[in-house]
Amino acid sequence: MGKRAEIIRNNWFMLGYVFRVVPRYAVVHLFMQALFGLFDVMWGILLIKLVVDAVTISQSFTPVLLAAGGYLLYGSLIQIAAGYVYEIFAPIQLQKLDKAMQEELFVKAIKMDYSRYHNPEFFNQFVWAASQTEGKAAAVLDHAAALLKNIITVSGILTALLVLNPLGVVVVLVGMAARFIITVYSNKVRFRSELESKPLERKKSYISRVFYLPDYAKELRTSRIAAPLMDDYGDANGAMQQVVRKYSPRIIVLQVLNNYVFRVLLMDGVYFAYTAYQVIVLHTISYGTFAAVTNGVWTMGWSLNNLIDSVTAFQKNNLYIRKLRGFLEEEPQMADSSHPAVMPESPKEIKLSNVSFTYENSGKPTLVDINMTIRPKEKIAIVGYNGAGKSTLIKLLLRLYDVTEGEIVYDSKNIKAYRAEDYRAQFGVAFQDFQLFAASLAENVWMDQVAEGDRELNARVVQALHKADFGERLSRLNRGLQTELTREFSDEGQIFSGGEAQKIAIARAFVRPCSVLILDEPSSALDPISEYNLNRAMLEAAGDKTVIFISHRLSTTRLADRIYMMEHGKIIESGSHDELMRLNGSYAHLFQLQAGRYQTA
Ligand SMILES: Nc1ncnc2c1ncn2[C@@H]1O[C@H](COP(=O)(O)OP(=O)(O)OP(=O)(O)O)[C@@H](O)[C@H]1O
Repeated sequence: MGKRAEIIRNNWFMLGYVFRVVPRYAVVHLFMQALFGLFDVMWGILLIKLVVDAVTISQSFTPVLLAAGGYLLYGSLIQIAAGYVYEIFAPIQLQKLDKAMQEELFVKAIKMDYSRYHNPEFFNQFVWAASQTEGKAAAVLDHAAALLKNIITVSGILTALLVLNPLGVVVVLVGMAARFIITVYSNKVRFRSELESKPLERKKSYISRVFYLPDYAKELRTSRIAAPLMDDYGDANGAMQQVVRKYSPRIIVLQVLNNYVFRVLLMDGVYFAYTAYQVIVLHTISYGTFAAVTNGVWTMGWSLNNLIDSVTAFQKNNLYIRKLRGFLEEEPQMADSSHPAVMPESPKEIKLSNVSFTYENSGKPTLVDINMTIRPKEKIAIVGYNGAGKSTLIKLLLRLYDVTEGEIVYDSKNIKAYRAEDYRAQFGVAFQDFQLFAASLAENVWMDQVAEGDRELNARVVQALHKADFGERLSRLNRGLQTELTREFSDEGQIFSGGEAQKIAIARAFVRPCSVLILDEPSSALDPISEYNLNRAMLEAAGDKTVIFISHRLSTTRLADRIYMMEHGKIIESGSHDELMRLNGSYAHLFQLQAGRYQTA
């Protein structure tokens, strides 16, 4: 598809979206701008001619009075209407538009394959565009409205000039064509300059973020990392100055040609002198026509600028809309089967047969030939060194990724046979890298809306928090379950310690009825004794659920029915704690190392 066709198609797509969501606003906005365009033509040319001719030729006051009255009436009505449309009607409609678009994108984002978020190209291209949509659809309508207004003004003035002073039209058309070509070329130059500055801007923006975001504040204060970062900032800044030096001379020349040579000199100067000559020496046009056409050409000067601006704006919109559509048109690879299997209600066997997995963009498999059978209600521990593949295994179990080879079977069916949503609902999960959200404590545990008056649900949340050893802390919170988390929206938002936050995340795993509990290093922020107590409490609380937990602290793994020891993406040992100790392999070695540390501590 040609570039121009793509620009039109993409802007049309966005305009269509606006018309679907806020049709009344779209029509009213276009109509208002058309009225403004007409206003410029009628009063910028016709009124002037009428008045000046009335004064200099007919010497009649009536046309002047009529023109002034008409001007006042049209002007006042259009301003009152604009006040209502743009101050009252538009803000509400624009909110509606934003909400519709964001909701569509939120739903799409959740359905998007999890793996896509770890593909940097996809993330930069599409996810970023989708997260920046605010106001973008409205902007396309604004540009369309501006285009309509300026087309009306320019074509109206051209028609008037053609009738009043056809020779002058030649001058104007030459000027317009030249200015149009120059603008298109200078846009290209600007685009190249932007393209070269973009990576530098990204680098600068990253470094600024590092200095202001709380996530980096500790390291910045306790290390000398600021020095190389500031150096990098300086380098990026220097490189941006080079870009400016490289492109500015060309841009200045083009601007002089555009604004001075073709606009001031040709369209304003030469044309002005020529029409003055027509009126004073040749007497071929009236004073009224002189005033009207010179003013018309002047009005056309800035209308043309606006017209070119709106064409440029459509080009810019296109870059953005292309990415947005890329995001919207992305189909999840993990599509649900059209005849999904029915999910069993009680815990069932999970079996991994010859499972291997390689991350996209990674040449090496992270998991190799994993075989595992987890019987209902078993308590399973997965242990191993950093990077062994434990969390990846959990992600496969949750079907955040699909296996590259082999299969995972739940209740004798490949997990792909179930609807992903139903399948994942079987699991209560506490992630290693959990997030707390800017919502109430209750909502952070239930992970959905919780009405303050819903006593049953609130009681369940309290029970889950108790199971996660958060009960005592809860009793010290003034607003209890209604406590707002994070300072994102409220200065009174509660900040919890790492361990406390982790307990809230653990409570999530307990709060819903589910068959399998997955706890990925659920207590890494806790001291070893609290961790042991918490794990014991958790295993007891888990009751008749299957439990799979990852832990680096081997004291807790004694409680498991079976332990899998992983290394470099493979299971190297499996069995109960006693069996593995008797085996005297890697697990036993690791266990003794840790036990020794606690004894000497
Ligand atoms: N999204 C990803 N893309 C590419 N490689 C990844 C991705 N996530 C993890 N890896 C790689 O996979 C390997 C296993 O990571 P994983 O997080 O599963 O290990 P782990 O055993 O849970 O480690 P830890 O104990 O440190 O949490 C690591 O080498 C890691 O770099």
